[in-house]
Parts: sequence; C-alpha cells; structure tokens
Amino acid sequence: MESKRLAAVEAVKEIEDGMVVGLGTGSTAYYAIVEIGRRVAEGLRIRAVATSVQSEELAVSLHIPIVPFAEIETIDVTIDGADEADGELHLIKGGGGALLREKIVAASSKRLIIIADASKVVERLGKFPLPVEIVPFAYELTLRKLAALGCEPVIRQKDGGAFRTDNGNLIVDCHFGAIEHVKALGLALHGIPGVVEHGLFIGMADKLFVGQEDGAIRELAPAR
Ligand SMILES: O=C(CO)[C@H](O)[C@H](O)COP(=O)(O)O
Repeated sequence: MESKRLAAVEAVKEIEDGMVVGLGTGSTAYYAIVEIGRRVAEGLRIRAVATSVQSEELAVSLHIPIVPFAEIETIDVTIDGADEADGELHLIKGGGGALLREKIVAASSKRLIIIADASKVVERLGKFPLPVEIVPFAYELTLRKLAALGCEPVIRQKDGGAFRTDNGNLIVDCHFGAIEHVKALGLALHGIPGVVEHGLFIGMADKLFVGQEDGAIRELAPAR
C-alpha cells in the first residue's frame, strides 16, 4: 500500500553510512528493507540485523549485509511497523508473530522508528488483539492465567495448525478491548510463567512516521 511505502521511505532517510540497522518485520517493514536495499546498491555502507527469518531472507536477497549479533555492540536505529500506536507512542506489535525478536532488537537500539499507515494510530490500545508469545508446554494452564487478566485468549492458527514463531513458540491473540493501564498489564503478563514476551512496546518508540492517504507524511514523537 502506498501510504506504508511513503512512511518507510521517509524513515530510511534517517540511516547514514556506518550505522548498524535493525530490520523490522511485516508488510510496512518490507518497504523499508526494499528501500534500504536500494540505497545499499547505491553505495550506502551499513551493517544490519533482522527481527525475523523472513526479513533476513529479504535483506540477503537485496545484498544488505546481515551480521551476527555477536559482532555488534549496539544498534543505531531500528525501523519497524506496528499494529497500533497511541498518542504516547506506546505500541501493540506482533501481528506478524515476530514480537519477541522485535522487542529484543528494539531494546538494544538507540532509536526505534515506527512506520505505519493512518489506520494504526489509535486513541487507546487494545482494539487489535494483543499478541503474546508463550511456550507450548502446558499452554492450557497459561491460557487460563491469560483469561484471568480479563481477555479472551485465542491461539493463533496457520495452515490448519497452531502458528509457530521463529522461536518454536505459540502466539496467543488476547482480545482485551480498550486497555486502560498498559504498564500494569505489561507487568501482569510478565508475571505469568509460560509467557515468553508480550506485544506491548511501552515507551520504546522514539518516532512514528505515518503515511497519509493524500501522500503526506505525519511525524509524531512521544511527549517524554
Ligand atoms: O509487529 C509486527 C510483526 O510481528 C509488525 O510490525 C506489525 O504486525 C505490523 O505489520 P504490518 O506492517 O504488516 O501491518
């Protein structure tokens, strides 16, 4: 979609020679990786790490140099998509099932730039079911604990079976409706054994580029 591509191209302008770049996952991040590939072909010199097997494969096909995590100290900037972003740039991520790797990479990034179309900007998070990555062991018990937090948990399916993440885990899509206290919910989710990570990215994003239908780009920053 054009508005996703516009936001992606704008974000990639922030990448400079010598940077270590985190590559996000999803249909919006796809455009960012393609644009990075275009700039690398033009001579941009960067090293990159990817948040999913899919994004890594795309990057390799575009000759973007992917380096092992052991070879980097820190990540200068990560460009990634989101499923929802509120006014403080708290996010829901994980619609593509890559939230764990995305959060690990975002947490080691000096800057996290989010790219999205206008449909992702919301007043309050939670209309999009919150993805939670859980281990398969005793998942029935973990589901009960998730439901006790006030959601309807649904195990994500794909091709007639349970969806598996790049880490071999399950994704539970938790239908909360409007989430009133994002920080408290994040803490409660981390308190459940069996939960590996959740898709609330609280206070992590530094900038949001929103591609508008009319071709304009809105830039939002959190009020911190
Ligand atoms: O968090 C993600 C993947 O885990 C994606 O960034 C999120 O789902 C947005 O995807 P898209 O750009 O395809 O709408």
